[in-house]
Amino acid sequence: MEEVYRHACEVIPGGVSSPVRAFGSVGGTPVFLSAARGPHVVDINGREYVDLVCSWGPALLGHAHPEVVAAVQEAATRGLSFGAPTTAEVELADLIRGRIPFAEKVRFVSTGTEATMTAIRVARGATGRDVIVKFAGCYHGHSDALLAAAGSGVATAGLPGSAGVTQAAARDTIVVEYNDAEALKAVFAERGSEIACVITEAAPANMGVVPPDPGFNATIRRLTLEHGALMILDEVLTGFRVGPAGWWGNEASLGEAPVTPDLVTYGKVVGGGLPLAALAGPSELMDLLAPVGPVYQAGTLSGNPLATAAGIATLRLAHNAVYAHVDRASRQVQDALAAALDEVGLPHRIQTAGNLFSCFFGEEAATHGVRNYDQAKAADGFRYAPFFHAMLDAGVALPPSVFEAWFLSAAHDDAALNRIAEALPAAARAAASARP
Ligand SMILES: Cc1ncc(COP(=O)(O)O)c(C=O)c1O
Ligand SMILES: NCC(=O)CCC(=O)O
Repeated sequence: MEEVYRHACEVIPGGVSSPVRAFGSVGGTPVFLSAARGPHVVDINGREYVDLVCSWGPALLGHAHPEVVAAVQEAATRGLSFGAPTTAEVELADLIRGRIPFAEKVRFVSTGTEATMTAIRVARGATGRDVIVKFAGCYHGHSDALLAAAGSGVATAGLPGSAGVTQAAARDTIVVEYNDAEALKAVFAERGSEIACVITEAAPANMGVVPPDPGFNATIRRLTLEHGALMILDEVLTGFRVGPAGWWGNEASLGEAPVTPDLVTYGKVVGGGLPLAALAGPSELMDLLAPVGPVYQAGTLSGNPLATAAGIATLRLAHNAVYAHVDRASRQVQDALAAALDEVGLPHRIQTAGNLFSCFFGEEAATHGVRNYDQAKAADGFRYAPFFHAMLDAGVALPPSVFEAWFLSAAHDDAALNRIAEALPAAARAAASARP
């Protein structure tokens, strides 16, 4: 593995196509994979791991679900890319609309980054305003406007933002502490007439999992409406993963009225493992997009036929029973994790957003929980590296960062869950004996 990695680093910066794949915060050599099936990934030496990354979300059904693979193979026999509209795009848009009633129109792009970037352009086009508001620790992809105080790999690397973002772009982005309704009110009181939109992760999972306080999304909705700004709900991670209608749908089942945003973004699960993402919303806003309206967005591979085939097959297979299984599997792993950490007396807090969860170590997190990015960074993150490597040694692949969520799938069966449970006690001991 070291040799392959060394060569990779000679020809690819850091040896990786995305920084979150590097083992920057956990140390060691990234594992190069050659295959993935069901709950497992297989490395280039043929070693199999139970996978809790699930391609960072898409693999809701497990890796390489036979029916999804068959749909992609069938589509491939008819051509890889047309650069022309297809009925499959219409079918996928209808499937999304069937789950998300306010998604009257859907525009397909290739990445979550493009979906949020375009949603912001629509918000600016709709309001004629420049300023956007995002929350510290939320990650919305890597477009310039959204890299300030971003979660995910930016958080893992401990960066405030990214070099190469112009001062003008940074100036137009206001960052507010997550779950801080008063701070958001203050920003609107001061600059409300300049604000085009507030973008928020429906339930943040890129600073570890930090769910919204009850009513926080509703506060965003109320303030944006009062000030003529748009609310963009980023469900790239949560959409079609935490429930059939994403976090938006789950809030209803949590006993809260779902907060309906102006625009919503999807990615990951909606493309079933191929590059596909979407933005959606009421026709009035979506028709601002070219060719109907003045807001430009395009893409050689937007709505690619292989990706739409994977998305259609995935959404058709993602029945309630799939979500019930993933929820159950997630709870089982959380319980085993808590038991292993309790056994070694390590204070911790497991936080959830539906079936997504992550674990914060330390007394402060255990006692008070983690409600924002500052608190996430203040937790005992140094315990994660030895924990991660103990799990990897035992054949369980976790995300290589304490700031990422753990992902289960419908393919995580008892055998896979047992392997995770068996690996946890040694990992908990490693975490307990870690020193900062
Ligand atoms: C909430 C959220 N939004 C946007 C993105 C960006 O998506 P992509 O990596 O497909 O560009 C991600 C993850 O990467 C995400 O978790
Ligand atoms: N939760 C963060 C991601 O999913 C990002 C994946 C990537 O950029 O490779």
